[in-house]
Parts: sequence; C-alpha cells; structure tokens
Amino acid sequence: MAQIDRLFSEIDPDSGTFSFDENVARVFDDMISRSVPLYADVQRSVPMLAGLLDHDPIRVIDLGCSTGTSLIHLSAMLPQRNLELIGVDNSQPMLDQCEEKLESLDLPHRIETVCDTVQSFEFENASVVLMNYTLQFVPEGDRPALLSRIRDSIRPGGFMLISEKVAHEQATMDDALVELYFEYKRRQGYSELEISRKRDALENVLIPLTTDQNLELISDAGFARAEVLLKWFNFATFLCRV
Ligand SMILES: Nc1ncnc2c1ncn2[C@@H]1O[C@H](C[S@+](CC[C@H]([NH3+])C(=O)[O-])CC(=O)[O-])[C@@H](O)[C@H]1O
Ligand SMILES: O=C(O)C(=O)Cc1ccccc1
Repeated sequence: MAQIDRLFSEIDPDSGTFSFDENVARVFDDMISRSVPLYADVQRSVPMLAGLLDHDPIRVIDLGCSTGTSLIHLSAMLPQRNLELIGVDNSQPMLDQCEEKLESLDLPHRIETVCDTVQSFEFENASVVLMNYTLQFVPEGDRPALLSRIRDSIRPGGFMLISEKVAHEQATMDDALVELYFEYKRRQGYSELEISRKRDALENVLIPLTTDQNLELISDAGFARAEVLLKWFNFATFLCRV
C-alpha cells in the first residue's frame, strides 16, 4: 500500500529536482491520485476502451507504467479476454512497487514489466499503447520519433491513449489555469509549501506542451484521428487512432 504523500512537506536540503526515486515510489499511488485531476476516470476508461477491440490477444504496452495501475485495472476488469500486458518504466523503484502490488493480487493475467526508457524500448504488434502522464517527462526533441515508432507498432483497429499536463498558449490564461490547479491541490490536502516546493522541483523536468501542439505531434506521427477524450483545465487525455 502506498504511504501518504508528504514528500514536500518539510524543508529538506537534499531534494531539489524531481525524480522517480525510492521516496517518490513509496508514496506514488497516493501522490498521483491526489495530484492529477480525472486520474480515476482515465484509469477506468482504459479497460472500457480496450474491451471494445476484437483483437485476440489484446496486446497492451504501457509506456511509463509506474506502479502498474493501468495494467492491473485491465486484468481485473477484462478477466475473460486474452490479454498480453507489458509495462515499461525506467525507474526500478517504481517497478519494485509494481511487483509488490502484483504479488499481493491474484490477477487472471501475467503482467510483464521491463526497466527501460520509452525511447529505447522496442515493441511491435500492439493493440493499445498507453502513455499516461509520461510524454511530458520525455525530452521534447525525442517526442516526434517516439510517437512515430508508437504509430508504426499499432495494429489496424488499435489505438494510443495519451494523457498530459497541458500548457495554455496565452500567458494570462495559463497563469489562471495553474492557479485553479493549485486550488485543486489545496482541496486535496496539500499545503502552500508542498505545492510551491513541488512546482520548483518539477521545473525543467515536466515540460507540458499545449493541447494543439500535442495534437500536431500526434498527427505528424501519422495517426489518422486524434481527439480530446477528457479534459480538466490543464490536463488532457487524447484518444489517437491509426
Ligand atoms: N524516458 C522515460 N522512459 C521510461 N519511463 C519514464 C521515462 N520518463 C519518465 N518515466 C516514467 O514515467 C512515469 C510517469 S508517471 C506515469 C503514471 C502512470 N502511467 C499511471 O497512469 O499511473 C506520471 C507522473 O508521475 O506524473 C514514472 O514512473 C517515470 O519513472
Ligand atoms: O503534481 C504536479 O504538479 C503534477 O503535475 C502531477 C504529478 C504527479 C506525480 C508526479 C509528478 C507530477
């Protein structure tokens, strides 16, 4: 079980730049569910959308799988389907938490995890590629080639589901959306100190693009259709079909 996220609550001279280390991994499930609006809805949408496919097997690659939440949902919600579930993450501490969760559950499918970067991991024949809140951590210059590789790996009928924190092209509107997001975090029990320290730690680590920039990248990668499936102020989920 993830511990309560109090990572940024005390002044700690060691913590500067955000990274997916042991300290983050230990609290990650609590951190992401309290920090990402619509997170539970995105997770629920994964088996709903994958379950619509007539692929057999349904092969799902989760890029930036963290503690395996989406893959676990898929297995639990689609017990009768033939699923191949593969999670990729370059943080071993996150994958250790994932393994711990998998050991405590009795799931109907095997979930394979791979410690690698999404830029170098090679995969093919995917029904579904998930990339929820992960592209924002990939250097901007690497994003076009990664999206093209994902596009080329997806079988006819399949899709990519991608969620991102998004920026607004207009600075005043962007400031307003960020303030609304900080209000959301206050309602989730985070203090001013925790909010501002995490904002500083994420600077130059989490680099959001605008909704239109993301749609353009997705289209340039060769996806036939992309639509905004869910949106909460500065968070968006894109359904991208081949
Ligand atoms: N280049 C990279 N290569 C591989 N993994 C990476 C890379 N950069 C970051 N990661 C990994 O991407 C994950 C991002 S979290 C995803 C949540 C999950 N999808 C969820 O739906 O619960 C989102 C967040 O923390 O905001 C972390 O586990 C990183 O280690
Ligand atoms: O907390 C934030 O500011 C976020 O953008 C969400 C988040 C969630 C988990 C790790 C990093 C960022």
